[in-house]
Amino acid sequence: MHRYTETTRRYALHARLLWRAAPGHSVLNLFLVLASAGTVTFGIVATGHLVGALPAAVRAGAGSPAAGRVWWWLAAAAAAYALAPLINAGQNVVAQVVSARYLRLVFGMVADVGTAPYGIGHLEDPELAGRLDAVKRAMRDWTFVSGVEWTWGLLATRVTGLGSLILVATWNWWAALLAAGSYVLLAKVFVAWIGTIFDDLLEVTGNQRRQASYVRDLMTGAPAAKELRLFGMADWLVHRYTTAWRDAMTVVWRNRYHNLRPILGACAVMLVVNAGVFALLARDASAGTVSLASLVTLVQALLALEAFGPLGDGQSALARNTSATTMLVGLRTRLGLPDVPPHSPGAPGGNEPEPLQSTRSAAAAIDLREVTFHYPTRDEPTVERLSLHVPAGQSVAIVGINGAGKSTLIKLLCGLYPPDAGTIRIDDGDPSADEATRNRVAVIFQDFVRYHLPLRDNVGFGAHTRHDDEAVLARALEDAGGTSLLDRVEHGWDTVLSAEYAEGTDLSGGQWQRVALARALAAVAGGAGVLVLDEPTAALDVRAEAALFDRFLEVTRGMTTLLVSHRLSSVRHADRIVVIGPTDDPTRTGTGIVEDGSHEELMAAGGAYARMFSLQAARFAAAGADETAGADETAGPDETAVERR
Ligand SMILES: Nc1ncnc2c1ncn2[C@@H]1O[C@H](COP(=O)(O)OP(=O)(O)OP(=O)(O)O)[C@@H](O)[C@H]1O
Repeated sequence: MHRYTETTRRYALHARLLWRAAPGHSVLNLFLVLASAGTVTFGIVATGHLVGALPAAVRAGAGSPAAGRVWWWLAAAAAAYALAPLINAGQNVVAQVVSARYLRLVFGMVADVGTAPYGIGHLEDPELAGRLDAVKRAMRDWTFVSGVEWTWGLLATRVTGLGSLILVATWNWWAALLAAGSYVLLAKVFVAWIGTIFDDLLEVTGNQRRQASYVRDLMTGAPAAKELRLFGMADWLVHRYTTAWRDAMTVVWRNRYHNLRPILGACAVMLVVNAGVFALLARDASAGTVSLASLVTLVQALLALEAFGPLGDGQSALARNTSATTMLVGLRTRLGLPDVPPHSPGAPGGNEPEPLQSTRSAAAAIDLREVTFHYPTRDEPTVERLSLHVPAGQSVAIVGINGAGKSTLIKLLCGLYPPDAGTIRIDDGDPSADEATRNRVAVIFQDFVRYHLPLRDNVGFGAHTRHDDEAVLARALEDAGGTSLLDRVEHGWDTVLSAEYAEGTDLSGGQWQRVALARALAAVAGGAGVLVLDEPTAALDVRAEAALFDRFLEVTRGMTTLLVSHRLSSVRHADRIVVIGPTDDPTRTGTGIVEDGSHEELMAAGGAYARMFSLQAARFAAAGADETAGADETAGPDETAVERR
């Protein structure tokens, strides 16, 4: 029963989406649907009258009033049958407009799920990510848009069926209701069955199918092509793909056959009822209570009641579409977004991008108090009761072993995750709750994005409102040590940084890092008061990284800066070095602050930092390099990083 009310709920949602996407065109199409249905029903009636008038016309001969009636009905039927395709054509044109706007609306709704919540925790929730991926895949399938276009055809068919129902009811109302009801029953059972299949495809198998697709993409894409050949992985991947796909589809196949019984039952009911109704009509016709004209009309009308039944591909496409939109709306409500956006796309107040506000660019203070955080997929906290105050204008290096939580700390600082306990403040603002505060922090992460967009955007994205100010961008690129890059790319700021585009170009790892650094520096002009580099310099050699960090500290003097690196020599010139990791406190499992001070202070203290710094310097010296560089880029990060005190 729930399944049948669910179908009604889905159609109601579909109607709301159409209305929100294109209200005017939807009304126009509804009008055309009614006109089309009226024309077809009139065609049936006119044909019936035409056949009914023929015997009298034959008897009375040409030129008689009876023959005149035949001509009249012939003209009426012809007009109806000629008009119907014209109306349908018009309706198809309008349907295209509605579909285009509908797609725009729904794609916007999907984008909201990804971007509207500022934090990124929801995108890392495997269950939610699996569903979102399933919705995106469903929307890319051609049936999604054809489901929208079919809406009007299906509606027209149903309304035409209504006309036929009225015609049959003029002969025998209960027979009409019985016949139509048997088709309705079949349609309901069919839609529920097909809806379950599509839900299974989306929900039950979302993650498994995602895995199968991932393996398929590995086999066919460029990124894994080298390893795939070198390690001879092809056969293994084919096997993995087929088993993952089969496992994913088993649920669907099982449900498909198990749920067939109600459909067979509904088919049997429909056949028996229709046989009975036709028998009744035959009895009335032979008894003379139904004229020849009425018989012709009623037979056509009874056959046309099929319009209330399952409507093939169109109905399947619509079921698939509504299954995906229902899941999408479920995701939106789960994230606290309105189920359907309050405005049509492009309408005033609709989802036009809001201009980002330029804010102060003075250095900001950072204050973390007793911050505890654990990832939803983990039981233990990653950061526990960590307190850190960074006064405005100070440069701080955050160092620690692999997995100590350095990046997590930075993500908390940007508000990408809200802490479980404690407070994080940038000046007085909470970055997880306040957009203006978030705009005060500019970060370049280890895995920064290489945008396949012009150089201008790659740098300018950091600068918010000053995105198009070439002087700002040029200054940022210069400060990042990337001025020569501008001379090397053929179309200057407009060069697309991807070889996949005509006249575009790719960059080396080091060049990309300078572009990313320039993006962070451009953010100062856009209002950032805290600059963070979370190891975006891994592709640079040790000297280049040290030089770049020194330069960064120089050009950002007076700004609040945080530097994260494994190479202790690279960050030695920061005002202050904070070592994070597991603490000696047995009541804590998460990361806390282990050491805190300037390079000189920590070296003098002779703790973990001093030991690891000396070790790195010694290794580097042993490798024959300049000792003053003081770090070993050849050692693994675990070896070179700061150990627990
Ligand atoms: N999205 C996530 N979901 C679950 N656990 C995570 C997630 N991101 C990081 N972790 C875990 O949290 C811990 C801290 O990770 P984090 O990336 O902050 O460390 P890090 O100090 O920056 O490491 P590295 O020096 O290797 O970059 C690690 O144990 C890591 O496996």
